[in-house]
Amino acid sequence: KDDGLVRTPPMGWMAWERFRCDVDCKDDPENCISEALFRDMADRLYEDGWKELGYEYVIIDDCWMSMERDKEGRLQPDPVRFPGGIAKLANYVHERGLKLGIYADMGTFTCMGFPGTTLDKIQIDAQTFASWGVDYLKFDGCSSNPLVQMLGYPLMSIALNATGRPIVYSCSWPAYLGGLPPFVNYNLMGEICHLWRNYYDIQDSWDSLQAIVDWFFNNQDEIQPAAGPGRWNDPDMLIIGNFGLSMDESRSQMALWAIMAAPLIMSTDLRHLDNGARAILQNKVAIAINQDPLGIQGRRLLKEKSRIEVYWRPLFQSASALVFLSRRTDMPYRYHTSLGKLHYEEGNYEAYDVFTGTTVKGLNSTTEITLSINPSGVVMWYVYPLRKHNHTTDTETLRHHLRKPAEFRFHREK
Ligand SMILES: OC[C@@H]1[C@H](O)[C@H](O)[C@@H](O)CN1C(=S)Nc1ccc(F)cc1
Repeated sequence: KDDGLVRTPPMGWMAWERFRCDVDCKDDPENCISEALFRDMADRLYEDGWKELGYEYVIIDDCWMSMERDKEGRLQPDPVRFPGGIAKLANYVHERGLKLGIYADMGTFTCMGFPGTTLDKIQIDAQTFASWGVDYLKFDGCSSNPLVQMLGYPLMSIALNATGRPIVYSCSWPAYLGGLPPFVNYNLMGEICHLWRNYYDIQDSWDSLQAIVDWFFNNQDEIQPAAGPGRWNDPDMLIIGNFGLSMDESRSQMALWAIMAAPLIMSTDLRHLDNGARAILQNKVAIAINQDPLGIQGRRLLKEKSRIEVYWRPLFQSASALVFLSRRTDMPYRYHTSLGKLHYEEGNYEAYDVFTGTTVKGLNSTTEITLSINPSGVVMWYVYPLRKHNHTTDTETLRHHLRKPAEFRFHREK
């Protein structure tokens, strides 16, 4: 959507993957879906340096609602778990310079059986959210069908515009249509939504993460061109800080979400986050790559027999992000490479290693480099040409070159 919102991928925190539909505030008050949980996370984003890094949206997911709409037919929060109401929670979040997201479902019920937004309720629900001061809507697609969705998702886009309040619109629509043309028209998606879920939900495991990554890059010819400022593919939440990923696997998710220009929406307990996970989520260079102003989504260039994969994203001012990902589960792998002809630029480069902070100097297209990559891990570089030029490479040129992947030379283990 070209209304000035999310010109770079949204960043923030969302309840679902970590906290699911835990509504038992009697026996599990710390973790149940309640106003206290979202206030706690707003406090953490504000006090622990997340806001300054760009993490600004606090997003409520399923299970926030009362089972009944009010007498005017409006959605209302569960009165026990959200006694102050959503408007008050939005105010709490806004006082900390953050933004509030909420969840609804285009259909009879939400995925967990709470009241859905049927076609006749789209207008009133958009108005309700705007009146509460909501800044972001995740619109799910359970308990409906392709016809209703084809009407409802555009109608909600129009209804949100009509409120006069800037509200980021996240659509689950493609994911319910299988995520690929001809059932999904990504040009249309970019007109209607600011971001969209393409594929299955992420679960707390390396297997789930790999399945999502493989789907996105196996289908990159259809998916990658759809992305740009104000229109983002959404491979789902960051699960870094939870129980399923090792530190190497966590670095891999952060690196790949940076290449994909994916929303950086955490779903973990910011009140109890280990330092390794925090360092990965707060890595300034990975965030800068993700938030690159060109908004060009990266691509997978190579899947090697050695089970090393190479990913590349062109960045502002002829820089590049390069990710070498190991799919191996056996042992660290020493990998020899050279930059080859990066994009279309000749000359000397430097590579900043995003997770170690070291710099590789004096690189040019023939310099031979040896990397040691851990199993399920990554080496991620921010590569920049030494010839400082102030002209910015126009996006179209870059998009053109993206289809012609850079030539890299790779050498097998000596
Ligand atoms: O209930 C909401 C939950 C989260 O919002 C996810 O991000 C959405 O993609 C949908 N969703 C869930 S669990 N959806 C769902 C997942 C599997 C299934 F068999 C039936 C519904």
